[in-house]
Amino acid sequence: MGPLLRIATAGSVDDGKSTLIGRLLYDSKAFFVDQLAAIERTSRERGEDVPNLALLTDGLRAEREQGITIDVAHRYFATPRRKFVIADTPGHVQYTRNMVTGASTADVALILVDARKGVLEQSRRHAFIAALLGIPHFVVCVNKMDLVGWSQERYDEIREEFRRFAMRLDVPDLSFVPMSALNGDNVVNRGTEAPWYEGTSLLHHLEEVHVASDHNLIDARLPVQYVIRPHQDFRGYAGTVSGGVFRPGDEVVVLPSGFTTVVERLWGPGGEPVAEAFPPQAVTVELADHVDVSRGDLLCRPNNRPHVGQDVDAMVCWLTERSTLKPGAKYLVKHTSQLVKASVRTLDYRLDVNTLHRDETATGLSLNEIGRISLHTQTPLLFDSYRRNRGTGSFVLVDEATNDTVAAGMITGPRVSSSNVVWHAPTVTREQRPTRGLTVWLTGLSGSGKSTVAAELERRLVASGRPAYLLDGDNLRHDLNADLGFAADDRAENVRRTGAVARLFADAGTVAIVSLISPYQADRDAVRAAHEAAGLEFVEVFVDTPLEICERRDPKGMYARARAGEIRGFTGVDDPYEAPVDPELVLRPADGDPADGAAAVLALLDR
Ligand SMILES: Nc1ncnc2c1ncn2[C@@H]1O[C@H](COP(=O)(O)OS(=O)(=O)O)[C@@H](OP(=O)(O)O)[C@H]1O
Ligand SMILES: Nc1ncnc2c1ncn2[C@@H]1O[C@H](COP(=O)(O)OP(=O)(O)O)[C@@H](O)[C@H]1O
Repeated sequence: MGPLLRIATAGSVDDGKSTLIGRLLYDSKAFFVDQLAAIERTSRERGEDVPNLALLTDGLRAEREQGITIDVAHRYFATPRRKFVIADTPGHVQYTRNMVTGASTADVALILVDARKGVLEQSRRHAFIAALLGIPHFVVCVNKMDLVGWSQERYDEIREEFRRFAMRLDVPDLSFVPMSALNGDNVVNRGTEAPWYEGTSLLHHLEEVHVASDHNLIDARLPVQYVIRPHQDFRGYAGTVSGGVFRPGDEVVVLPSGFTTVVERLWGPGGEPVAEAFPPQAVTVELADHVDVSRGDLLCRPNNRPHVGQDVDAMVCWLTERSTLKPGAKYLVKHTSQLVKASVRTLDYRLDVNTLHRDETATGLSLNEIGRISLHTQTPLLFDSYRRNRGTGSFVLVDEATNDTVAAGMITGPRVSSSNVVWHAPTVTREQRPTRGLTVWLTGLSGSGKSTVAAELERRLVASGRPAYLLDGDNLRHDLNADLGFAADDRAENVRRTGAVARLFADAGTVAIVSLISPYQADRDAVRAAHEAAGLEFVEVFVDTPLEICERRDPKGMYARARAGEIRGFTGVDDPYEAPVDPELVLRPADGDPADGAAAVLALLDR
């Protein structure tokens, strides 16, 4: 049997969530027989011929944990192929916090959409939170298909709309299933109503989802929860592995002390010796040397350590109605096995999860609101970003006075800039410099000819005595942007940083020529706005070569690899490219010489 699959559901009551869960349990015959009999009786009494499966899941259990009510019901069921646990969280709008607490360890997010209503704010909100929580697999259940006559057109429309939204989130795996939870089509059994649908039923999909590789098996991390010392001769350190693999013989370093030693033996939860331990296993480690290790310390590899620091940036979701988050307030941070005093330094913005708009004027966060903060801790935290490690990247904030859990947090990284840093006005003004700079920004698909045109442009400018410098995306990804991948937010950061460097060049009097796919309009607009705010000119050039041509050229063989499934999320293949809405110049180098492209840009600059 495969590993246990943790499922989080999202969607409002009206979308049919209870019915869907009921149907999963009912058709897979995974619940108690007396429960079934009771439901059939009640349904008959109500004159319904289809058993009302919502009765199975109604009345969610309320759990009280440190002052907050979390309505999360855990339902276990199994098929011959796999065991499942569903964290059922009420979908009502104010229940964001339930989702945050119920879904933080989930492998799969089930997002319900009513086929008649389409992708509502609610679905977007849940998808956003599920992505923020790092849930790696999304299944969008397009429910109530029977009420739209199993229209393929409607299904495709919803799929397209959702896909467009999800592209801005970091969702590694996204699937869609058209269904009728009420009638049971495509939930457990494959229905016959939609011959155009070539996929499997939801349950079959859930049985097949591959989760073993979702855990971070690269960065070895063991936060020490307990020091076990039953007698003089044994000293063990117990905790839950939150990343990587530990084996006897491995060299490890103890943080924060920095002592290096070797794993002598590993013991499983039942006290049995084990040959290796990986997430999320509980393990006790015996070390070769008698180094000083205490609760809250962390074991990792000497050449792969977490961040150590007192200033972190994090996304937080506020979980209580009894108070609001305010910059300057003090809390306890519960992070791995540590409890540390901390204060909120800044609230950078509050996020509207429906529109993804960042409100930088926000002064606080109240119940269910999400925002980005910077946090200063009294002693250093040993942390990773949440994207890299859900264990060492998450924390909760506790109100010291009431002991209430007030927020759930996801670390985005070490604090980038600090409010203690002051801006120094330049002593040499732009007017005093011998040349005027600006930024020429070439955007387009891979292989469209950006670099070729950019290189020619640089050559011509320099030959004519004008300082110019080419900032090539590929090259920058070797150092400045070496830590970034190709998820939407990494691309955004890539564009932001490159834009910042271009601004410096332009400010210094050089023509900064940028060659970057930069697929999102919003990211390019942000760079333009930053230039305008600094009084610098920004020229957006769209290198508009059709995908077919780029793919035929395939200068680096990337398209072939993307088509073969070796590269995922490749722009133009399975990742979006948003063409510029209003660029200063459009080049169609497909039908010309690269030199013509450069000449066209030069002509524009001369104007
Ligand atoms: N998933 C995915 N999507 C797009 N491109 C990918 C990807 N993986 C690697 N590459 C190679 O990286 C080059 C694009 O990097 P950029 O920094 O310009 O991209 S972006 O602006 O951040 O989108 C691009 O090179 P160019 O062909 O020079 O554009 C690709 O060869
Ligand atoms: N008119 C043209 N302008 C630019 N490149 C062209 C043109 N015609 C053919 N090419 C070829 O297309 C390829 C574009 O690759 P490159 O400039 O690296 O693209 P990008 O930087 O956009 O990924 C090069 O091999 C280039 O020689």
